[in-house]
Amino acid sequence: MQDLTLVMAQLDPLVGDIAGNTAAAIEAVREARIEHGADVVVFSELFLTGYPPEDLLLREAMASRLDAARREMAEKIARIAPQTLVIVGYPGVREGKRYNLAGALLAGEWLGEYAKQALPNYQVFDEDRYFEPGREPLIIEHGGARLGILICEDLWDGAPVRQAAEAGADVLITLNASPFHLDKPAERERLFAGRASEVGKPLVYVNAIGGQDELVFDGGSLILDARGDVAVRAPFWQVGLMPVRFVNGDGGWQPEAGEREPLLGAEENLYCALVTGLRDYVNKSGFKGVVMGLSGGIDSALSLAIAVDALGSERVQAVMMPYHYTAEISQADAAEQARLLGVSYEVMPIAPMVEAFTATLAESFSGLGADTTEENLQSRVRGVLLMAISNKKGLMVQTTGNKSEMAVGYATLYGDMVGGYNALKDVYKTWVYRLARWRNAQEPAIPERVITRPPSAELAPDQQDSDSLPGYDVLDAILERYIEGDMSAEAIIEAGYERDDVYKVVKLVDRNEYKRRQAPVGVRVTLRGFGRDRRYPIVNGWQPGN
Ligand SMILES: Nc1ncnc2c1ncn2[C@@H]1O[C@H](COP(=O)(O)OP(=O)(O)OC[C@H]2O[C@@H]([n+]3cccc(C(=O)O)c3)[C@H](O)[C@@H]2O)[C@@H](O)[C@H]1O
Ligand SMILES: Nc1ncnc2c1ncn2[C@@H]1O[C@H](COP(=O)(O)OP(=O)(O)OP(=O)(O)O)[C@@H](O)[C@H]1O
Ligand SMILES: NC(=O)CC[C@H](N)C(=O)O
Repeated sequence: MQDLTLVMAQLDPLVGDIAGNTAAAIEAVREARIEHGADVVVFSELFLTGYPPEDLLLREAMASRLDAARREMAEKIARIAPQTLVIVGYPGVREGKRYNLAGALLAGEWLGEYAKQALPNYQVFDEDRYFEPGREPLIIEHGGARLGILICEDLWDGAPVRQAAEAGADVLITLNASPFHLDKPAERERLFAGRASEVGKPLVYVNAIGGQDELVFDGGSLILDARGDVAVRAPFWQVGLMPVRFVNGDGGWQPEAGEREPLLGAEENLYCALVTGLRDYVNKSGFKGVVMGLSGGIDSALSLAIAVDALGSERVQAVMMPYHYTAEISQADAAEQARLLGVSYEVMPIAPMVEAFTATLAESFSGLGADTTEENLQSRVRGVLLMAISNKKGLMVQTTGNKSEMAVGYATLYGDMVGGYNALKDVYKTWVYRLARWRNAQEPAIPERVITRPPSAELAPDQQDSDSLPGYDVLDAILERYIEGDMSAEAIIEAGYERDDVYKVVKLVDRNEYKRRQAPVGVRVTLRGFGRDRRYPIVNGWQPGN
């Protein structure tokens, strides 16, 4: 009976670092051969450049760097694993056209290249901008098995899957860079089960891991049998090499059932996405750590827990910057959380700076009453202090504005929006509470009172967020329908929401596009994050309604 050991390389390439990714690929093949006796090693989509390489693809040096990388792989792998077939993703210009490729390498020879046929060009994907679609299937025979190679969207599209099966594939091998959003893991499995069972072939699905700007890849690589049942599910949010044995029996080539890591619950999955996104942004950008304002409120409290889980407490600095409106309990809770998580904690009162600004502006503002100008000054002073700490200590400023606030512009430009990365950017306020409770249930990280007290920006006496906006349950429900659901204001009203609330909220969303364009990037975790996923004009005369 024939058998074949296939290793799924679920790794975290660094976009643009072709030399580093190539070295990682060679090392993974060496380990896969020595530890697991790999006959085949499969990497994720565009592994040698990382995904998505965006306009790096247009750099002239891209082709020569990739040629050198492929030469190095061929030479070194021929020595360390001459019997192992390697399938790896990279871009390439062939006869004047650029393709998203998967190359098959054996014993120093590149046996063939598959060009991705279905190019995603929606949501966060832009592949039509860079690639031409391929037309042909590629079947590589190895160890008696005919392996049909496919790349990510090919699987979602379906036609290339049927084409590979018709071309005689025994096993479908897919290289993927499939970004996470909350419903994605279950959605993938439903779709892939249909594809495998439709053509009656087992399917290998290798996904990437790690954060890349606003995208985050969750791994969870899979092997499905010819009926579409999951035979192996790799861990989520962890790099690793996963071996699977295929056996050629009466029913053709089939995978042996192995480890099936559980699908994660929504809170855990989301929390892992935020931790991974922040950790990779900070580490891949070379920061020593992060600094952030800790207010005693829920957003900065959850952000601090995420930062500590991502980087370790020794790489996180929290700063409490009290002003006249900062409650005693805010200061006590901030200090308590810093102690609980073991982070460096400083208190920097901002009154002297706010007063200096106010005095300088006094003449210019004479006769004008107090308004948000004064509130924003507090927020901006805090931003200046955090950026000074960032400059001096090499720590990136982590911002904390959640999706509900970013949607309605409830944040100060050059104030609390100052910073490099925002883990909560795509997390609605109602989810901030859910995540805080979930995190505390694992191990206490946030003082209970921070979760139970009513939210306030503490920029004016006795201020509460609910003074100017509908409660967060209603606000988030409207936002979700408007942003993710693309519903009109009238349709949201028909769905049962107050006309005044709906119009207030959608007008704020439309009016604050300018703020979001200047906001730090953050992890995308919903079907429609602010960023490349939602592109609205800043200057526009569209009237909400239908
Ligand atoms: N279309 C446009 N394109 C470019 N720039 C535009 C613009 N419209 C206004 N601007 C500029 O933006 C300024 C207004 O923005 P900005 O200075 O930020 O100020 P603004 O949005 O007026 O005020 C900030 C709001 O956020 C709330 N806040 C602040 C801080 C924290 C929290 C919280 O709870 O987390 C809430 C605060 O209570 C207030 O309602 C204008 O003065 C103008 O300079
Ligand atoms: N007294 C403070 N000390 C330190 N940082 C502060 C303080 N007040 C506000 N900040 C920073 O500005 C961010 C926005 O704060 P603000 O309290 O205005 O709004 P929020 O959305 O309710 O946030 P939070 O729930 O963290 O308080 C905070 O998350 C924090 O990073
Ligand atoms: N890289 C890709 O082709 C990804 C597209 C695919 N639909 C996904 O999100 O998984």
